[in-house]
Amino acid sequence: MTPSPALGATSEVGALQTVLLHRPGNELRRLTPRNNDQLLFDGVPWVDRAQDEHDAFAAALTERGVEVLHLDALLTDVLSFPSARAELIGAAVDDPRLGASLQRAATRHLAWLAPDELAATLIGGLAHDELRGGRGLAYEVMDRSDFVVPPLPNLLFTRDSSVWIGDEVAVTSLAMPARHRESTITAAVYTHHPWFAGSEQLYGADLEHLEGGDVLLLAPGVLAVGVGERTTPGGAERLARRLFARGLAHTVLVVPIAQQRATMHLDTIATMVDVDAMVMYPAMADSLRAWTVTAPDGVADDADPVELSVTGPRPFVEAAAEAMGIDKLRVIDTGLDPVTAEREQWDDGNNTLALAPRLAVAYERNTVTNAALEAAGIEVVRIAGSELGSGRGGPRCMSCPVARAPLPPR
Ligand SMILES: NC(=O)NCCC[C@H](N)C(=O)O
Repeated sequence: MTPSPALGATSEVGALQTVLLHRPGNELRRLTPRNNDQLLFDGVPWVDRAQDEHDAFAAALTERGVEVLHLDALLTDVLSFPSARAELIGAAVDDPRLGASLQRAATRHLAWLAPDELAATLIGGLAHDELRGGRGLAYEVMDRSDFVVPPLPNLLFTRDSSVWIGDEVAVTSLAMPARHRESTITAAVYTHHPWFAGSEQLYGADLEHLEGGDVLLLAPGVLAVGVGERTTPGGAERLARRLFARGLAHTVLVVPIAQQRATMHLDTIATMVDVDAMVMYPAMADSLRAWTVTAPDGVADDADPVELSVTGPRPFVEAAAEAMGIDKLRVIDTGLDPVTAEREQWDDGNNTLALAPRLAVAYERNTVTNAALEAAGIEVVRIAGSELGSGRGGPRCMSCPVARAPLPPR
């Protein structure tokens, strides 16, 4: 691993320098038709093919000069530190289903594992028949298909469990029970890994729900935060207060989105592809509204009783353009035919990862959206996602930018 560059990001489209990915592993092999809904997958992926697709995604990034960090490798590194081991083993067994005896047995089992085995188990889970040693009531009564430590198949979507804003990282608070433990892993990596030494944490897993897929860095100092199935208004407010207090933003647009699976995060509806352009689901482009939240002078921290200035709601594209200081936010539609648009939105056509202004990674299957992007002057790096997409996430969901170059002044 090379020495860390200046960490952080102030936009969605500044040249991507370093990104955090997670190559899917055995955690995907745990998915069955009985547990896939609870584990937030829409099917049972072919794991080898998903890994090939992910390798091609990572290669597309490295070929273009992006440094790829792998979350499981960073986790393995920190699991050689006793404090990180204790935190993560504690989080893995902190589950009211288990009871004291099984918690003790699981702790003992995990404590014996070498760092790489422990990392694999924390991510891949511990099945009923894999537990060594002691038992207890809960173990005996548990269904044989239940997990002592559930797997984390959604760790693939590194976007959601942390987000860099300016030079600080927000470890998020994930709403769905199947994903709660993911941010204990990102928190441990950012806290203990020497690569991130000195970086400040802006948010925490114990706070109001906030997921990285809902956070868009529209321009330096300007964020949009979707609130819906995952991020709560309280999470958006807490984040805004912290950003204002630390001088990391001057405006936060709070954007309500429908509380349904197809639109679980704001980045399933719209992502930035240029300094002034977004690809957006047309069925929502006109209805998306935003509350504009700004900082009165003197917000000191999130406990500060100072009222934030809140105006709106008004059309998102207008509010965004004003906050970004541009005449117009260009909107590229995911297809004018409503059925195609709905299909391509579902298949993460809007969920692009910008590598630089006018250069974005997208799933190849969304042919109409990709053609619209190219017609609008965006170069599209196409990747396969037939298996990866069964978790309902695209290139943006599968990546957490850790370092992006600042945009040149306009
Ligand atoms: N930002 C994103 O939209 N991430 C995709 C998350 C998919 C995952 N299966 C979930 O339901 O949370």
